[in-house]
Amino acid sequence: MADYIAFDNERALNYVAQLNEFFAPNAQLTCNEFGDGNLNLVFRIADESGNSIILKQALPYARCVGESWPLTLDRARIEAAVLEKHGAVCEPYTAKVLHKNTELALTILEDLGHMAILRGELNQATTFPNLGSQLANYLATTSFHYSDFYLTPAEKKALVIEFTNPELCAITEDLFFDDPYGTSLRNNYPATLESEVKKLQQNTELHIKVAKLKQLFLSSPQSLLHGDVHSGSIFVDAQSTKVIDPEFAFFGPIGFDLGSFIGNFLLNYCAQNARISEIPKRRQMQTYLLTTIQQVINEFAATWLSLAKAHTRDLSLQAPGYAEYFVNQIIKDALGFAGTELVRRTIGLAHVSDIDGIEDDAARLQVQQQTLVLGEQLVLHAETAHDKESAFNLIISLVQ
Ligand SMILES: Nc1ncnc2c1ncn2[C@@H]1O[C@H](COP(=O)(O)OP(=O)(O)O)[C@@H](O)[C@H]1O
Ligand SMILES: CSC[C@H]1O[C@H](OP(=O)(O)O)[C@H](O)[C@@H]1O
Repeated sequence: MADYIAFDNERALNYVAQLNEFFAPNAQLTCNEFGDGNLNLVFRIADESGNSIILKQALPYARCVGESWPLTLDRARIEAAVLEKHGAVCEPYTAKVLHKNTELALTILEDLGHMAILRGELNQATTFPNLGSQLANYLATTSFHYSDFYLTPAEKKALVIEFTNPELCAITEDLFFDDPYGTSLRNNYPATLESEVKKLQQNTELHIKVAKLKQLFLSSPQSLLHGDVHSGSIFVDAQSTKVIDPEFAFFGPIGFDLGSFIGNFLLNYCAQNARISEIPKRRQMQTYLLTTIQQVINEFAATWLSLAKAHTRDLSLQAPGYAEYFVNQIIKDALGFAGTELVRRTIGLAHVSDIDGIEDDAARLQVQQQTLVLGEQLVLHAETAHDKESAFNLIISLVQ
């Protein structure tokens, strides 16, 4: 990328000003870089009356590690294009792209600063009654419209090429399926967790189940996934939900997105054991988390089936009962992927503040022990879940 340069506040501001598109010509603009994610720069550019936009720019390396971890700038192209593709079929719940520049690896987005990132809100035990339904709608609508049920084979194959994302997929392949089950230097957990980690790493049955999940991830281009649906990729407020940050997008197994979401809700469920000391309050929060998981599974299935009934274009896939079979497989896959999310967020490179934000070492360790076992058990038993009811029952039996 000959014309690429990483922005600072001044460059980001000047870039936006010269576009002459978002602010009045004489506006007094300010710019502040405030990204807190693992990979990119995020600037807010605002005028004196509070109008603002977000400029997100990829760095040629992973921000959280530094220049020693080079990373393709192409992720910015993929992120912006996926937001547009997902927005085209699910506009209300997808962050809006206002401008993109592939050479500079940047995207300008609507500023969602009036909303809040879900992870921080869950950590404060704030609940969102519309979230389950809206996220289920996002997951079902986007995954249906970019699947073989809806696209022609030629359209699908062209999109698979457009959204081939080898470098970012390799990160997921390493962090989800390899590192935690071996002795990667990237793994990160306290010495006090060593005996539990050793046990997990020596479980040969678990290795086979993880291998099956990795194979699914590698070789199942079912639909255009978001690729990283964790609670840091979702903005919420009392009314609405907006999904951001699909730079890990690719054509993969639909259960991966659903499973990432379930895994993050279960991480928060376990963390609440240390976060909320008052038992009735804790139960209330944990009930909300479980009810939302159940709602997402149920409404995902219902929306997918109704879309399949009304809009399946492929003749063979219209066979009575096939969509039901397909959705049950997605849910089964999702439970396995949820398990890998729990394990990798506990002992792998990238942690979550739900757990790391617990100040007391002993309380944090107890949560880590729980998330590790819960993740392991989900991976081991996911295949026993043959429909949405048995999937939810499995989750309940493992958290109690
Ligand atoms: N459209 C947006 N509106 C407001 N804030 C945003 C927006 N997109 C990102 N952010 C802020 O920037 C942070 C990092 O963004 P994210 O897309 O997750 O970056 P990364 O790709 O580095 O993980 C988010 O946690 C959020 O605080
Ligand atoms: C070195 S990337 C680690 C981790 O970070 C990503 O999340 P985000 O960019 O949203 O913070 C993704 O989950 C990766 O697995």
